[in-house]
Amino acid sequence: ECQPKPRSSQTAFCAEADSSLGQQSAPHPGPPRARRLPACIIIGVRKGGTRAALRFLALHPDVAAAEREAHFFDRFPDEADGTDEEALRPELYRLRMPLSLAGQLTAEKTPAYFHTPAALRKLVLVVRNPIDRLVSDYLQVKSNRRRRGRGHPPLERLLLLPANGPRSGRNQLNLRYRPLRRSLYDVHMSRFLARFPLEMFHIVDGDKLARRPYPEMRRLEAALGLAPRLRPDMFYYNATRGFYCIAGKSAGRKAGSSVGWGCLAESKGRRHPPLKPSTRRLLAGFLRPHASRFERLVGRQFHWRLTEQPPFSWNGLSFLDWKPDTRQSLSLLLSMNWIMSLTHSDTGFRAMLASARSCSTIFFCWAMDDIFGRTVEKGWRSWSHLYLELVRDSFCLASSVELDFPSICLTSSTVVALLSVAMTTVQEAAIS
Ligand SMILES: Nc1ncnc2c1ncn2[C@@H]1O[C@H](COP(=O)(O)OS(=O)(=O)O)[C@@H](OP(=O)(O)O)[C@H]1O
Repeated sequence: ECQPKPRSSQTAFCAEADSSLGQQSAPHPGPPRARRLPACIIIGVRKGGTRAALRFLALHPDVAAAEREAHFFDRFPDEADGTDEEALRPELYRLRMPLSLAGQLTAEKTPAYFHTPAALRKLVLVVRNPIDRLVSDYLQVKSNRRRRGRGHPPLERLLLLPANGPRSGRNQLNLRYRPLRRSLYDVHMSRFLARFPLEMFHIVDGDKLARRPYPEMRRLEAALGLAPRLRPDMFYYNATRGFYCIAGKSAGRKAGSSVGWGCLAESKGRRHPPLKPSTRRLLAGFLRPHASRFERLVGRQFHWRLTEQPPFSWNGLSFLDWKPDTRQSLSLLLSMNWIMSLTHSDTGFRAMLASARSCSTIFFCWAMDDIFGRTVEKGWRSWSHLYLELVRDSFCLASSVELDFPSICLTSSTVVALLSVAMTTVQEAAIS
């Protein structure tokens, strides 16, 4: 996301996205446009789905959305060294906003606001499962560091500290770890509620936004008092990415919009590494009271599953494209919690299907002949019968699944990939 420039180049802030910083609109044939202060600000949470919420909101013809994060309320006080600070501040903020027509609602998103003391007017907060958010935050920091050529320790090394000395063999959470602190929604929310009435907030359920954006976006549209102009056909599910994206021409793209269609950048929707069950339990135990308190504060329940490793997470679907790196694929599969049982019996598959049934989110359709052909070709003849059995079972289960989400079709090559990894695991286990 947009990084502010150092002090000396303040006025060139985010200039790549906005090279025409000026008082009034650049000459153009349409009605006059100008930069306006935002009437809607998405304040967080970091990694909650704020970019998706803003991009989808920008589909509305009466919305002009800032492409880059303004970071006005969290970073500006440090940057300000002008003499007439009061006059300067709103003006600088305005200049970071996109050109808009009279009557259009200007919106921006800077998730850092939620975690930073700030004074704002219209507050939209996107929250998601706090454990998923934490992992996502870790991955973001890791990627930022990698871009700068720096390494980053594994998450658990940052998140855990030895309890009662290094030899105890037990761990406790590192409460100073910032991605963990940012998941304490109740702590941050209380600070906001001390200054703003709850009615000033609109809370978007980021997990629902990721799974089915339209209903969440309709609610946001209504909460902002906008005419109902967002439509379901503006969004389509991209199975490779595992997320909804913005439909192209069919959605009737907004005239003159700088908002692109298609999917969000690759940095959104990263694969999450699995957490050790003990770490997850520790986190869940710590975060549950905070999550409940947050729910009480805002008077709404989010049903976050904190203890369970998602059995087959929505995000998980994006990694089902086969990657030749077996080790990486294996660790991802382990996060699905079923492959271990697959190593000694067929119950893993059944368990996976059962959990898919209870989630009602996934539908499997597999090409059995292809599995058979490839497994034989790879010389694992002895296993192929077992897998054919399993797949036949899966078909029976899958056909009875009631769906209220779009169905996902795993391609046969994906399934072969999953099975190949499973077989490698079995063989390695047998050798050792
Ligand atoms: N449609 C769509 N496409 C891609 N990603 C989506 C979408 N809807 C929600 N999300 C989730 O958004 C998470 C990133 O959140 P933010 O945009 O708030 O991140 S940031 O704080 O601005 O960096 C991102 O987190 P990760 O999955 O951990 O990468 C996604 O889970």
